[in-house]
Amino acid sequence: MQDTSNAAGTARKVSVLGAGAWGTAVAIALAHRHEVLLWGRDAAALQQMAAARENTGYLPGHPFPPGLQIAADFDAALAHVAEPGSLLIAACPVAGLRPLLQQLKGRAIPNVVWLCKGFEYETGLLPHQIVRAVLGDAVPGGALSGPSFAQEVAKGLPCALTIASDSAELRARVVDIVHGGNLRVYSSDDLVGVEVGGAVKNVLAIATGAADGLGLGLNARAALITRGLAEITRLGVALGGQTETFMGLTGMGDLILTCTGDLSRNRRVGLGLAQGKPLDVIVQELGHVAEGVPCSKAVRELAARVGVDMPITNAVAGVLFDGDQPQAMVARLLSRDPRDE
Ligand SMILES: NC(=O)C1=CN([C@@H]2O[C@H](COP(=O)(O)OP(=O)(O)OC[C@H]3O[C@@H](n4cnc5c(N)ncnc54)[C@H](O)[C@@H]3O)[C@@H](O)[C@H]2O)C=CC1
Ligand SMILES: O=C(CO)COP(=O)(O)O
Repeated sequence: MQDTSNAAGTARKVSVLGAGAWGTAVAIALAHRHEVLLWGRDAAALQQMAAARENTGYLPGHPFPPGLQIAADFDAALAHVAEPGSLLIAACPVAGLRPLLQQLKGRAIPNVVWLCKGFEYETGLLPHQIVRAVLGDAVPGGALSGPSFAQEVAKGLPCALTIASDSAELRARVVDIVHGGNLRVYSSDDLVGVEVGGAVKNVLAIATGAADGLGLGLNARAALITRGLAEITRLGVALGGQTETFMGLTGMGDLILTCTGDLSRNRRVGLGLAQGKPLDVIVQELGHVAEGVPCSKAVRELAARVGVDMPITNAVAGVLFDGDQPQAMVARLLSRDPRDE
């Protein structure tokens, strides 16, 4: 039976903006302890969810607990979190973050915690930089990240996350509300490190899925994950992240999960590439976002600008965007000059 206590033991009001797999799973998990409203951009899908008490489109098989209600509209979702002590969660993909924040601009919101993992495709910005660009510094914000497949969280299985924020008050608020039951929440002030880990692991999961799909073996998988972590760390440190963050939940933890777990959409993109499927077919069959796809290109460009060597990311972007064959990606990586580890 699920433990329904939380850190403070007090039921709070939470609104989740974004009704894909992850927003729905987080809403379900929190609704065992809090009053949760879930809003999404697709009105017809919301109506269907309210009737079925389940998100059959993005997270089938996980009925809503009584504490989870569907927001009648966007204003209702914001009004729900008007009182102090509430929490507003943005659960859209990176591509939807800027438009969602623009809808929030000028509105009375207590805070904003985002769940997306990636760099913005057009600008190469991290989510916290997008938040600052749109909302400024007035609204306390943070990234909630870590190894967390939606289906497992919706089932109530144990999961550990990290809230990264410059604001100690916001970190404490998120721990107060989210930590409890089978969810553990750790805190960090390293927004850059946490966001870079969450973004680049998706690219590495595509590479690992492709290697596994090509039958390259477990040795190759371990090498990709380990050298991938080195790649993530190099970029993250160059952008101002702290080395130890990449050894934690949002770095190594999420990298291992996503590279090895078949629930990962990014890993499944790699498996599809190895089968010779075109990217558009893979994405259509997936029916969900695979953030590593746009992120590979954004990271390739950013890494080139800041002078960081990212061979695995470059190889993935080459396959996804330049028509390189996955086998050629492997050959190119293996033919690199030997170097010190
Ligand atoms: N599914 C998971 O297990 C986890 C996902 N995440 C991250 O959470 C974010 C959302 O992922 P999911 O909910 O799983 O994706 P999903 O593909 O299941 O759902 C995406 C949702 O966002 C909406 N959407 C799609 N493109 C959009 C756009 N351009 N603008 C606004 N809305 C858009 C869709 O209508 C849908 O409601 C991603 O950044 C993902 O990396 C993080 C941790 C776990
Ligand atoms: O971020 C995730 C798990 O932590 C989900 O990964 P995928 O988007 O690859 O499914």
